[in-house]
Amino acid sequence: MDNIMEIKNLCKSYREFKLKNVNFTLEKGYIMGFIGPNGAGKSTTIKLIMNLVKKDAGEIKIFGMDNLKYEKQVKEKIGFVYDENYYYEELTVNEMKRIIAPFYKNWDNKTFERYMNLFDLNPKKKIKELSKGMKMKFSLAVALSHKAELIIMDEPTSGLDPVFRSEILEILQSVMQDEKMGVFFSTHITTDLEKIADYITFINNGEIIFSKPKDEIIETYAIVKGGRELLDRDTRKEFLGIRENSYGFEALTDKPEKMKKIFRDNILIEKPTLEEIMIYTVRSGVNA
Ligand SMILES: Nc1ncnc2c1ncn2[C@@H]1O[C@H](COP(=O)(O)OP(=O)(O)OP(=O)(O)O)[C@@H](O)[C@H]1O
Repeated sequence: MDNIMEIKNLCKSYREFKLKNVNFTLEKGYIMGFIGPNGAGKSTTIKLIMNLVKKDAGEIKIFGMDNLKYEKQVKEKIGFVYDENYYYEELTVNEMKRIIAPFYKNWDNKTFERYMNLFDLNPKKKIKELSKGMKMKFSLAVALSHKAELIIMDEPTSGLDPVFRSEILEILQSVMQDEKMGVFFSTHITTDLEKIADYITFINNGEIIFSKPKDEIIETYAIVKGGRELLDRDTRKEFLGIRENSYGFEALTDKPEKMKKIFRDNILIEKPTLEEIMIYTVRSGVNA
């Protein structure tokens, strides 16, 4: 097994928030989506990986190297993509590139030019004249031009229109076909993950709820629909979260087979979306 990123028992405390024993692993060749509600700890985890904030405890290994001990080597291998990169707004794209490139041992100008063309970015435009989506593309072009083997993105598609979003997702997918790299990205847009993620890591209130292959998650969970008369004190306990209206209920379960036995053909069982899994879990306050 080729682990690109291994996070073990990572902890960080702020005055009113705790990241608690975060554990997950990303293997080479896969895209991992990082989801969770506002304030769940996604950006904090990413900042810890990038050593932008100091951890309290735990271990972060990138390509087997400790992210603090081997910070320089680790950062050569990571392409960090986010829209508020530390770019100088008054410089043009090309001027900015000339500043960035020397920091990377593996910088390849031809690759940069290829992506500038592919992304339809004008090198003469000033950074401040770029839209959010264009900045994201520039950031991605930089990451790909220094031959990053792990792309980390903090909400890369938020605030982008659907056309731009699917363009970014397609770019990532096509890059993954050519290169054996890993992608880790946080997002609120779960449908993006349904399209391209292989693994989903779900964080809620500073704790990892699950970090699993997407297909396994969709197989594990189910949405149960039925009449309200089926709900009593005992049956309610069987669900991870319930939504009721005057007609009936919808609930999330991670034991669809057991539900079939209890309710027989009085219920409908459907495959959940990632969004449904997230909403029911967050509302019920479950930390499984
Ligand atoms: N420097 C800081 N000092 C104190 N508290 C902080 C600091 N940075 C983040 N927090 C708190 O940590 C919690 C987690 O924030 P974080 O930005 O990691 O969440 P997130 O999952 O990325 O949320 P969002 O989806 O809204 O971006 C929040 O309650 C936030 O207020």
